[in-house]
Order: sequence, then C-alpha cells, then structure tokens
Amino acid sequence: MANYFNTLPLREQLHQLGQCKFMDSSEFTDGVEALKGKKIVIVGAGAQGLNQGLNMRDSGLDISYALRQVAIDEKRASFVNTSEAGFKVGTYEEVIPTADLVINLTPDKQHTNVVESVMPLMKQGATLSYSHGFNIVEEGMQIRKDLTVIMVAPKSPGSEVREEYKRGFGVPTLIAVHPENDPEGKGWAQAKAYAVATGGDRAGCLKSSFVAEVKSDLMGEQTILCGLLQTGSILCFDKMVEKGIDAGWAAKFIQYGWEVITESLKHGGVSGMLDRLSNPAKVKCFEVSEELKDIMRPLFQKHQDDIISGEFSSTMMKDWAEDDKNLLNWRALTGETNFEKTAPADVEITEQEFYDKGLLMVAMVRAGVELAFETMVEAGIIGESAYYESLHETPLIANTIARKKLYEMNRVISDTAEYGCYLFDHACKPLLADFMKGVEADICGKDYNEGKDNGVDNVTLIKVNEALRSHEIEAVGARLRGAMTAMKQIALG
Ligand SMILES: NC(=O)C1=CN([C@@H]2O[C@H](COP(=O)(O)OP(=O)(O)OC[C@H]3O[C@@H](n4cnc5c(N)ncnc54)[C@H](OP(=O)(O)O)[C@@H]3O)[C@@H](O)[C@H]2O)C=CC1
Ligand SMILES: CC[C@](O)(C(C)=O)C(=O)O
Ligand SMILES: [Mg+2]
Ligand SMILES: [Mg+2]
Repeated sequence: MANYFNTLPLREQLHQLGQCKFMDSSEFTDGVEALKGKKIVIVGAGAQGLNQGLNMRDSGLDISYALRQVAIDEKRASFVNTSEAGFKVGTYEEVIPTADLVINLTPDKQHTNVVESVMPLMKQGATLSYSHGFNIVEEGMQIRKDLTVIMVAPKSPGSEVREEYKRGFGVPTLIAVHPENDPEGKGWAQAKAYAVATGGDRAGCLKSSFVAEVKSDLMGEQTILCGLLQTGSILCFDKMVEKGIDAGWAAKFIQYGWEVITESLKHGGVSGMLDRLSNPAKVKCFEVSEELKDIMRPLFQKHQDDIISGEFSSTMMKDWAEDDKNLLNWRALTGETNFEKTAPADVEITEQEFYDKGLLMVAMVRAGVELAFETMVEAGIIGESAYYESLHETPLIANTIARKKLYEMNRVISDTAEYGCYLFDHACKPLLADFMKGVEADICGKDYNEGKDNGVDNVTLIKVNEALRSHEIEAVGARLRGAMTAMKQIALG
C-alpha cells in the first residue's frame, strides 16, 4: 500500500485539499431518513465508538456493535459499556454480514488489520465509514469496489460528542465520500444522515474530502489542540512554583484555567477572549502573544509540512512497528511531570481570576489558535475547516483537561493525536525555554493589574483591538457562530 495523497497528481492533491463547503441547514431536512431502518454496526466501542453509538440510537437508528472475541470473553470495558447500555453486541462473524453500514471506530493503528478482517464479511453494496481518514489517505487502503466509503469526522473528543448532544447541540463535523468508492452514488446522503444522527448538523457540517480532513485534523491535534495545551500546562505550572506560588493552587488554576478562558473564545472568538482582560492586560497579552507567534511559527510550519509530505505519518508508522516505543515513553514522561503529579488544592478561584492571573495562558491560546489557523490556510485548507480544527475545538479539549489533567486529555483523544501531541510538546518546550526565563509572576499566577493604574495609551489600544478584530479567523468565526444557534454555555468549575 502506498500513501494515497502522494500518488495523486498535484492538480488533484490541491483539489482534494481545498474541498470544503459549509452546508446550509436546509441540506439536512431529510434528517436521518437515508439510514432509517438500516442495520448499522460499529466496530470498536472506545472514545468515539460508544459515544457516537449512543447519539445515533437516541436519534432513532438501529445500532449494534462488533467486538473482538477476546473483548467479549474477557468482558472488557467495550463489552461491558455496550451491553449495559442495552446494545446488541456480537463478534464480527455474528453481526457484520447483515450490516448495511459498518462504522470503523477502532484506533487508526489497527485500521488495516480491522478492515482486512471486516471487509470479506461485508455484504455486497454495503457502506464502510471512518471518523478519520488516515487509513485511506496515509496508508492507501484499497476497499472492495462494490462498497461505498464515507467519512463522518467529529471535530471533537468522543466524550464531548456525547456531552454536546445531550445539551441539545453537537460538534462541528466534516463529512466526505472517498472518490474511489461511491459505486451507487449514495455516499453523500448516508454521510449527511449519519451527521444528523450524531448531532453534527446542529453545530455545522463541512462537505469535505478524506484528504482535507486528514491534513487538517493531524495539524490541529498536534499543535494548538493538544500539543500546546500540554506544553503550556507544564511550563506555566513550573513557572508558578518557581515564583513561590502554592503548587496545589497552581495545579488547580491550570487544570481548570484552559476550560474557563476558552469558553469566551468559543462564544466570542479571540477578541471575545481578550476582551475579558483589563485594557493594560489586553495590551500586554497582545504583545506576549505576538512574541509567542514569532517563536513558534517555524514549529507550526514544520508540523504542517511534515503532515503534507507524509513524513509525519511514516515516522509514526515506524513507531507502530516498534510497538509504540516513543508513544509509551512520552506517555510515561508526561505522567512524571510536576503538573500531573500535584493534586489540585481545594480552593475557590473565581471565573474572572482565571483571566486576571492567567495572562500568559490567554496569550498562549491566542498565539496557538491563530498560528494553527494561519498555517493550515497557507497549506490550502479552507478557513471554515481551519476554524473548527483550531478555535472551536480548543475548548472541547480543554474540557477534558479540567476533568483529570493531561492524563484525561491523552486518554480520550485518539492514539494518533496523543503521539502528535507529545511530538510537538517535546519540540516546543526547548523552543520556549529562553522566553520562559523572562516570564514573571505578573503574567503567570498573579494579577497583572495589581499595583498598576488602569491607564492605557489610546492609540496603542485602538491598534491592538484593530489587529485582533481584523484577523481572518474572526470573520470566519463570526459567520460560523452565526449558524450555531443552539450552542450552549457550559457550567464551569
Ligand atoms: N478519540 C477521539 O475522540 C477521536 C477519534 N477519532 C477517530 O476515531 C477512530 C477511533 O478512535 P478512538 O475512539 O480514539 O479509538 P479507541 O482507542 O478509543 O478505540 C478503542 C476500541 O477499539 C477496539 N480495538 C482496539 N484494537 C482493536 C483491534 N486490533 N481490533 C478490533 N478492535 C480493536 C477496542 O477494543 P477492545 O475493547 O477489545 O480493547 C475498543 O473497543 C480513529 O480513527 C480516530 O482517529 C476522530 C475524532 C476524535
Ligand atoms: C484533537 C484530537 C482528535 O483529532 C480529536 C479529538 O478531534 C483525535 O484524533 O482524538
Ligand atoms: Mg480531530
Ligand atoms: Mg484526530
């Protein structure tokens, strides 16, 4: 098998990378009709498998699960969770032959092996679905020509796919049909119905391609979504402790801080988040984030370049072949960081305090969101997709850190995202070392406004506001948020 993207002529690469159309709600008026009464079998019941299945069943679809014999025999979490939720569960041989739609929600590393086992059991003309296109795009998996191949990729951790659905909303979703596998022309109708069933249409759906999804998803998860939140957590915690701040307080501040500050990001964009700071703090935050953008830009660009060229995927696949040596080592190192090892103190921190004492964290979020967006767009990813993959998803990842710190984030995201997160983190920490030496507590743990007058130069403030508001991500965000009429505020803390 060869990297599918790299086999395409440049013209076709650019076409597939740029394939992305925001779908109006009127395109979903058929609801789940295209899948109503069809037998839908989900393979794997982890982060996405279980949560997508729960949403789809609540939306009126017929869902069952195919698990490995060993998972059933050993009564693994996948078997217990699906059985206790009342789903029909069986082995591949028991449930796949009658399925109209088989949804592969196993880890990317297992896709070749899973698809090779599942495909011979699938009936003629059935559909195979993915939630991430790695197997098709980076590994070049070939699928039987009578099968339709679709993708419904939630731009969110599986836990939040369920939480947002229960709130009456959903998560932005990219849908695609593999151009090599749409023999009956039914792919788009099924992908749309599936996205409605998970709640994706309420947040926004993009009609995209496997290629555009892979090249943007890998970029988001490695940089702003997971990599930078990990680096920022570790560096900010160590700085606060170095400056004499109580370690338990710092652990609590950082664990919950990302969630609190990115809630205003989700609802009001980057400007909305910085509007929560006092005027002098906003000016300072702008300057700090500009410096961070200059330092980190080459690293963001390297990640995007390696993703586009296939260098990233071949490196990760080498690690798969070596039994995840790097992944497991990095996972262990993350567990040993002082941030992870320090229990959060039982102290009250008000919502406003997270902004006033967390200026550096706000600056990191702004720098990371804008850099990820800019780098993706430069590489040919459409703005709407880059927005979902950077700005909208950051709070959804922050929700997982608020639950159980970096451990929880890395447990809930895919193994692919976890690998990329560590890869970025191990390159970013040394890159920020000199910058961090100059950081004082007034931007990391103490109130920036304390002991200062609240005055600010008019011209400077006007320029800062103008720069924030005129960034392309703000225009794209305002449009997309305009369609998110059911978005809910979440209860914080
Ligand atoms: N994690 C996330 O939130 C997101 C994931 N995705 C994509 O969704 C897909 C699923 O990812 P994710 O939910 O993280 O996966 P998980 O790691 O959570 O999947 C675990 C499930 O896969 C099963 N499994 C593991 N190995 C095998 C195997 N060799 N054969 C059969 N079943 C196996 C496990 O079975 P058992 O119980 O037997 O161990 C378990 O049920 C991936 O393509 C990922 O990129 C997309 C968006 C976000
Ligand atoms: C951010 C990581 C992700 O792409 C996701 C939750 O969207 C993943 O692969 O887990
Ligand atoms: Mg993703
Ligand atoms: Mg991913």
